[in-house]
Amino acid sequence: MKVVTGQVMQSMDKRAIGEFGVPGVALMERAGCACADAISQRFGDGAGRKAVIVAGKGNNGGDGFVISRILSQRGWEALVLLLAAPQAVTGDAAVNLERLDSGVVTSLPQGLAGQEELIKSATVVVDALLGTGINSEVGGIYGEAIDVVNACGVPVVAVDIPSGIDAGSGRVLGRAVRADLTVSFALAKLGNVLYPGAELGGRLVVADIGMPQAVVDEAPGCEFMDRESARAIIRPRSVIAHKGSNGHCLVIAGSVGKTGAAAMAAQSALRAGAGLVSLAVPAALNPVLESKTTEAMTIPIGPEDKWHFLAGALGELLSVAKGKDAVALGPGLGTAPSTVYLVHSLLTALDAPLVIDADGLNAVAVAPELLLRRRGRVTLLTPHPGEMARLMGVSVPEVEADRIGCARDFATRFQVYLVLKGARSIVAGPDGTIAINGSGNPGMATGGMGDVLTGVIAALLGQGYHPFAAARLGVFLHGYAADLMAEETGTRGMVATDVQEALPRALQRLTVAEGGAAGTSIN
Ligand SMILES: NC(=O)C1=CN([C@@H]2O[C@H](COP(=O)(O)OP(=O)(O)OC[C@H]3O[C@@H](n4cnc5c(N)ncnc54)[C@H](O)[C@@H]3O)[C@@H](O)[C@H]2O)[C@H](O)CC1
Ligand SMILES: [K+]
Repeated sequence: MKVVTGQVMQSMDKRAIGEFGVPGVALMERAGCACADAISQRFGDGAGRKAVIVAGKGNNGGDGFVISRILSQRGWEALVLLLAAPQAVTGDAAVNLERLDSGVVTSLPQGLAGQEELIKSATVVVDALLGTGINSEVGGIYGEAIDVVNACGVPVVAVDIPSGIDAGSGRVLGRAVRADLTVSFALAKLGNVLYPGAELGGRLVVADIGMPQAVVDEAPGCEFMDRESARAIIRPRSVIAHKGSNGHCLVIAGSVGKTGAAAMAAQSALRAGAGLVSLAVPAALNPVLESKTTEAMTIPIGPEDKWHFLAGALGELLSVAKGKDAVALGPGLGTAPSTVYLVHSLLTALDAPLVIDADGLNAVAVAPELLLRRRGRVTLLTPHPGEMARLMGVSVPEVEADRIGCARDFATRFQVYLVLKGARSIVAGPDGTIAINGSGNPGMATGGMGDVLTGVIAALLGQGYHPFAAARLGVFLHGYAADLMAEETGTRGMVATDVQEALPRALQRLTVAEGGAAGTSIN
């Protein structure tokens, strides 16, 4: 699903009206109608139902006027509380205001004070205060109105986006409405899918309002990864596939106390469909990983009494990396200085597509400019906000304040693919293309989840997926496996190996006609 900023949506409106001759009132009519339909579907129609529509003076309010008219036709009492003088309403919104019976509209330029009881008596409150036109922090009568709506205890339906949410980022601009349902128009806005806006919007419906297809297709936006987008990426496997055709991944991982990270990355690569996985570990840890893993082949590296990688392991690792289809570097490596040095050497020397996570990223953060020495070879980083902050030399709140901007900035500056983890993981490509992941749940906020993701992405790279596809499909699959687990067991107590073991089921649910007819292309 494509998502756009509020500004892009506003220019889409202009294009539809100016270039394609779609009247603005027609767009507004369909927008209001889509909201009314969603309300009717949820609450039914007919006498005894009361909608209170809290409307601003812009086109978001205009949609509210249409909703009032349509619900009235369906037997509702549909009252509009307009936070402005009627003369302040202009354009298409004014056309629709004039079409309402005067008894339905109460003009309240001083604010909602005194209307609390009326609002509490409603079946549904419609939030048509502010949409994509919001341009500053919300205060004054709009801020007070938002507080009244949030305190009313009645189901709230937001028109386009909850009032107070920045459509370009999902940020709360001072105060924002908390809705049960949001009906967004033509395309979802970033603010509908990014937190905290996504949570404040409740269930999201995106309604077709007759925006010309060319306008939709040509609008600059980013991909929101849902099941459909994942299915579009995933490729069928050939019935004559063999382990050699499904990619051989090398996982370079582990230090004392962190063998689990190495095991999970390796096992998750297998669960995501890697044909073969070799797991290179410091030699002293080999007996542990020999018994911890079954299908992965372990390779002891360095002196037998060493529990972490030394700088001198470079030659051995380069020779085991030869011919591998993807390399995962980082899970549980530790931060010993000689290991950090080794990561730096590997960065410039490894040819295979490389996924770097965890302590691998901490080593990169010491000298990120080394990434530029990979010169065209594929590099994919999977930082969480703390690692992203270290990579960029900024604070975690700075990363959280602009997750898309940070991911895009680093990916383009260092010519890497990057997954910035967290609720709604951001995927950025070296050309600045962005995707937002829609799967996952709070059960994933537990140790080891990153190791699983690293294994998944390495497996997809090893199977020959384009790095941007591997990153998008990888984050979606990882979150989707966790969602399937959550359906069964809830989110509390979920652990990373649960997600690892749910990966095949997630893949199976996303795969259409797996193992199709003979002759399908080999991955
Ligand atoms: N294709 C579509 O998506 C369609 C969307 N429609 C609806 O139109 C709104 C956008 O309308 P617009 O008039 O541009 O802006 P708003 O109604 O969101 O509000 C603008 C109005 O409010 C003032 N304002 C801005 N910020 C604040 C603030 N912080 N506090 C108080 N007032 C503020 C501003 O000065 C303006 O006067 C979109 O969301 C849809 O709901 C159309 O129906 C057509 C199709
Ligand atoms: K709104």
